[in-house]
Amino acid sequence: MGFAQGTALLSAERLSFAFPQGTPVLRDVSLRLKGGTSVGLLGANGAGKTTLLGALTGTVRGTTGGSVRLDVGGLRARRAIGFATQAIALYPVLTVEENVGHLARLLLGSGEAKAAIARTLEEFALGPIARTRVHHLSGGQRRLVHLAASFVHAPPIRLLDEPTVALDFEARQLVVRRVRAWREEGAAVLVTAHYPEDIEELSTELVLLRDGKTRDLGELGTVLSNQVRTLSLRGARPDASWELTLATSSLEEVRSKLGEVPSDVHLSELRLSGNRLRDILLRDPSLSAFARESEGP
Ligand SMILES: Nc1ncnc2c1ncn2[C@@H]1O[C@H](COP(=O)(O)OP(=O)(O)OP(=O)(O)O)[C@@H](O)[C@H]1O
Repeated sequence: MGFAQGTALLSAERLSFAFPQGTPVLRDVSLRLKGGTSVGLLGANGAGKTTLLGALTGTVRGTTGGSVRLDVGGLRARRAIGFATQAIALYPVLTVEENVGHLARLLLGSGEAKAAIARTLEEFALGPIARTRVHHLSGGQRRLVHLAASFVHAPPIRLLDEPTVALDFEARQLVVRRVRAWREEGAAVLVTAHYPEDIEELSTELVLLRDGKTRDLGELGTVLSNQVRTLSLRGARPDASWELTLATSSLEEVRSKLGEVPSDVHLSELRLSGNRLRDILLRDPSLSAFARESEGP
């Protein structure tokens, strides 16, 4: 892609935004999208994630403050940024190939378009439906075509607003693989999603949007390693279940934590009292609990 990994391709400084006659949605947003990384944007419903993507691309109308800077070797914004909006934008009466081709010709010109169309159809596994009109496709297929068309010009900056909506497992995995490949090619990615599992699979760094401000939470791995593991013991009796939280999964800690369970619920006594131990489950840390805490009131 020609940009050094880790270089900020897009930098927003103290970005603010208010809809006409509306209350401010963004107050003080600072954000860096670096080549080779993928930022997962977390935030509750209505926090302003879609508005932020609109403000970064200049596609929402309202009052904007602060600055958005691109560092993409002089590429114009429409070549440099691909934005897969939350709302699907396709021509229903045109085929998949015609939709992808239309954008390719607009953004690249007819010289480069042919190769870009072929590459995009292949990357998104759209060959079998290339000649199908969009109005004959399922919701998930339309989402995939929308994503493919949005990035047909191979832009170095890629914004994805809820890209996994309506996708089945296979299509979702395809999107996860594509985002990883883009990162490896040096693109800077920003993605919003409602499910922490999606953010976990699609991002390398996390940013939280709350009260109109962004908070850089750092690398996904670091955020996760700071989360606790949970050890659940479930007995056959409904009143015989316990949850312990662990900072690590080391056996030593499990042993010492088990010592904290009151003696009347020790494993040996469970068996003695005829209460079979149904399962012992060690859950790895996940973003779910963290997201619930971060997005809470
Ligand atoms: N066109 C508009 N005019 C006025 N207010 C709007 C408009 N679009 C969105 N808003 C308001 O701006 C706020 C942020 O909305 P936005 O859609 O950016 O949130 P979001 O974080 O993307 O939410 P979700 O997770 O539900 O998609 C909300 O309070 C919403 O009601």
